[in-house]
Amino acid sequence: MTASAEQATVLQTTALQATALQCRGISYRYPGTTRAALEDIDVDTPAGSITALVGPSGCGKTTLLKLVGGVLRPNQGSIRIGERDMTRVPVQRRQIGWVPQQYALFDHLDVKANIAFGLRAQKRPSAERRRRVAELLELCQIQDLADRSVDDLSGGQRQRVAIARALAPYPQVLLLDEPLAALDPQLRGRLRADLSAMIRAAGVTTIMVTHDQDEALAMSDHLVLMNAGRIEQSGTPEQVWHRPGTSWAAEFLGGATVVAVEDRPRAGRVRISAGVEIPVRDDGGDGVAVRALDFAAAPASQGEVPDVGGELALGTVLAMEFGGDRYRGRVRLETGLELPCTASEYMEVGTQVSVRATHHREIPEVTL
Ligand SMILES: Nc1ncnc2c1ncn2[C@@H]1O[C@H](COP(=O)(O)OP(=O)(O)OP(=O)(O)O)[C@@H](O)[C@H]1O
Repeated sequence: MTASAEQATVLQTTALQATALQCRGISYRYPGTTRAALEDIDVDTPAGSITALVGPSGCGKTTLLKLVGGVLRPNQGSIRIGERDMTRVPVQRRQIGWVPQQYALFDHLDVKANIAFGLRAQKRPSAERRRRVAELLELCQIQDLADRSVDDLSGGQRQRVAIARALAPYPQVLLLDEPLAALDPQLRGRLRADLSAMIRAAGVTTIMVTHDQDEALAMSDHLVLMNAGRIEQSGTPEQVWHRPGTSWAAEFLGGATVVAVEDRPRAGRVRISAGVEIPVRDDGGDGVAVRALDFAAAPASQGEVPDVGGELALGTVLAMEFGGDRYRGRVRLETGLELPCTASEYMEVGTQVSVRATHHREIPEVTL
């Protein structure tokens, strides 16, 4: 049986009644500070979905997690889990599963006892505890670690135990604070899919904080982009990526470059510089959010003659680095406009290049 088929089988026996989470008009200021850490936050997470909170350091992600978890109380606004208003309900009565950044496992207990910890606190009978621990060992694919001391585990194994421990007491909401940050980059990539499979099999509404945009895009159903204590934009990862609502959102998520529109020669096309016309969504705005894959640069000496008003423009390489499948860089066009680009070969800074729009997608428009 495959891992996901096994997890689906476990789900049939452990399925929780997933509940939605709703934050309305949440504001919070830390005592003794003058600026609010969060202002007027609305978040809706459908039952059983994964929501990722992303944004620059200090934007309020952890504060929001703590408010949902009940560690802090909002100055304004409400938090509902399912039908219940939880705004004033203390942390121990919220039925929240919390996985902190470093997992905080109990080193003096073995894996089984770590997983059973919350069930003991709930005073569940021992037969039920044993059954639930067995379910979680299976769900998280750690049956062979059951009797091991948590001291002996690898980072990836510790992470699975932490998830199992958080899920064991039937939480209504699972909160993950940088769930993969403690692991090395290769392991993170592999565990990402496993982690979302575990969460989805458990059917629990989940909010995770992450600095890793790839992780947020890959794992979440709903992405909340935060900026300076407010929500800049939210939606599915595809919506936020393909249709950034603001210049800031475009630049933060995936590092788009926002450039001004010079002219609109016809519907679905804008000119951003002499010789550079690009396909756009026509959704309004005086700027466009371009990414490296929207432009291809090649050495000008390869015989492509710039055709001003057509498809090519001349420029100079400002930066170039290897990005795996392609080189990625920046060029300055003769008009002075700087654009990100890809290239199929390495070119030194200062190389004269011709730049072509790749036309592979409709580029989103934003307000400058
Ligand atoms: N205990 C505290 N007392 C006072 N101010 C705090 C406290 N904790 C956080 N802050 C402030 O609240 C704001 C939001 O902090 P928070 O930790 O929620 O941000 P974050 O987005 O999680 O950042 P990071 O990504 O760096 O963890 C910041 O301006 C921070 O300095």
